[in-house]
Amino acid sequence: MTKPKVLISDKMDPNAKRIFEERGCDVDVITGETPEQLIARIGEYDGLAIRSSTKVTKEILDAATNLKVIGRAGIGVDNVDIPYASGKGVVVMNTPFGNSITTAEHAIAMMFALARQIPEANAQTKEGKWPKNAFMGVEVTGKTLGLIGAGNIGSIVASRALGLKMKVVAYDPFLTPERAVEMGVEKADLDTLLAKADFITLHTPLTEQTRNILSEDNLAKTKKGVRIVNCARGGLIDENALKKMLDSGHVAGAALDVFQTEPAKESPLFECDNFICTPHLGASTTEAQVNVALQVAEQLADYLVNGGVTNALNMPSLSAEEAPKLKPYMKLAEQLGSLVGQLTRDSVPRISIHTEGAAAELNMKPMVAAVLSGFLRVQSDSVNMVNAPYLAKERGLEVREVKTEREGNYHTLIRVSVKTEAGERSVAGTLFNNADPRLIELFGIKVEAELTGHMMYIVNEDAPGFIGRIGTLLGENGINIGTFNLGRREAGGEAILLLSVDSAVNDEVLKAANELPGVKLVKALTFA
Ligand SMILES: NC(=O)C1=CN([C@@H]2O[C@H](COP(=O)(O)OP(=O)(O)OC[C@H]3O[C@@H](n4cnc5c(N)ncnc54)[C@H](O)[C@@H]3O)[C@@H](O)[C@H]2O)C=CC1
Ligand SMILES: O=C(O)C(=O)COP(=O)(O)O
Repeated sequence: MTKPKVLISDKMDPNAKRIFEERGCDVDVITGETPEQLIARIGEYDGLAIRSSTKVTKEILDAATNLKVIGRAGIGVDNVDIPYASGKGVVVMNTPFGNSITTAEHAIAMMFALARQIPEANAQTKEGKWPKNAFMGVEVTGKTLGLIGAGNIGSIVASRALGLKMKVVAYDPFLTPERAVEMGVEKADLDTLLAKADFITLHTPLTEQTRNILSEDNLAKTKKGVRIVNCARGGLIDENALKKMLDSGHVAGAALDVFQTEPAKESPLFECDNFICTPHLGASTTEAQVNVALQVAEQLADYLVNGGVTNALNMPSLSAEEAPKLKPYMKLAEQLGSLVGQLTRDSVPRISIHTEGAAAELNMKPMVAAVLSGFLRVQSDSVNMVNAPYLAKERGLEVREVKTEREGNYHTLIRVSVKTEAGERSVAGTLFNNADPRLIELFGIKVEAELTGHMMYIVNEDAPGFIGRIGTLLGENGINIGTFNLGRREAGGEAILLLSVDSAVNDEVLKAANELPGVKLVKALTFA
């Protein structure tokens, strides 16, 4: 097997390269390239490991013809076009906890730096001015911290602030009252927070809802003398409005680690005395960088080598332990989806996936994704397990999942049913020896078959002589039969024949088979 190739395109702790190599990947570390250089290079890689500098745009994804997975050594993924990556079938992963303590500590450091004007005092002292009377700070004890975003980082900031004897008011629409009590914070709406806070820190991702959350209007609602810290994302604050508020003195100080445009080599804010900044250093500690480098390399290598999925933002999780167990099930699920897809001509408004027995005890999401991928692949070659659920949604296909933990006739079973104009039709399969996928039922008829390579599906009247005739026809056309699988509703009724053949069956042979006496339908099928 050729080794998966990974590109590390942003500065990353060397542990990432080491782990990739130990896990059987070839790795290149090439940082600081222009988008054009990356576009020229990306086609040869299966995996891409990034931080925040690489912008994974549509153009880069279009050029990434082999790419299977992008791993963000960090949290924010606003530099990756995730919907487009999903459409292309590329998994996007991040490392959601590796740098959260470090970033929370940076926010607290920024808060103290603002409260005591440490950067400016430091600069003037070093200039030999000894400016003892020029700086008067404020205590944080007893002050109110307004937390916008109370997720991983926000809750660490809250716990540190409570330790500093501050009061914490949090605005986060997804924060439950129970969690607020557990965190020891007061849950509030944004206007209340803005009116109460002496310090405000931001800890939300950048989304359409959070963009400009500190807009000119909202900044005007803050308490006079407020100090603002942003270690989350640049687009959360209107920088021009902030500059006006700093100049007027309404905002007593602001500390930004992140900017609307990065790298921020110039900004009107740089002129303000009561403004301090760092160049997106929130995650830059040795500890955090080792954490995220190890995690991203382990996650990407797991996916590329074993199919394990951890911390993916566009695909259900699948642990490296689960992956080998689920692998034959996913193959079966994909084959059943593909069989139904190939045999259904009508439009399908609903597909149901039913697991029974041992299959029902497993993580169902990957099996559902595999069924959808097999089903939709008939419509487009570029469908895979990552983009299939999105495509299904886009096409208005309702997906139902049902589990029955008790065993039926088989110890394990997956059934895929589709709703069509002609009614509900279903196929079912099992695993032999927990490893080999087998079809066991096709549209109500019992038939045992391996779904593999090129196949022919024939519906005919159950009458003597038919098997001989089809065998002769294929033989005369040089088509070798691999396996022969028969099933029928009742003696003399409708019968089905599933043949595996060693080469593709052309239209001429299909037509001739269709014209044989008693034949109702002939279709060529292909399985991966
Ligand atoms: N400066 C730096 O170097 C770093 C910056 N970050 C940034 O910090 C952000 C937060 O990270 P985590 O706390 O780990 O993420 P998280 O996902 O654990 O928390 C985000 C919180 O924001 C809340 N939220 C979402 N929409 C909101 C809205 N409209 N209004 C208020 N709250 C809203 C969510 O409910 C969630 O609780 C990341 O998305 C990233 O952009 C993260 C690491 C380092
Ligand atoms: O993890 C995040 O969201 C960060 O913003 C850290 O960014 P970085 O990896 O330091 O470029």
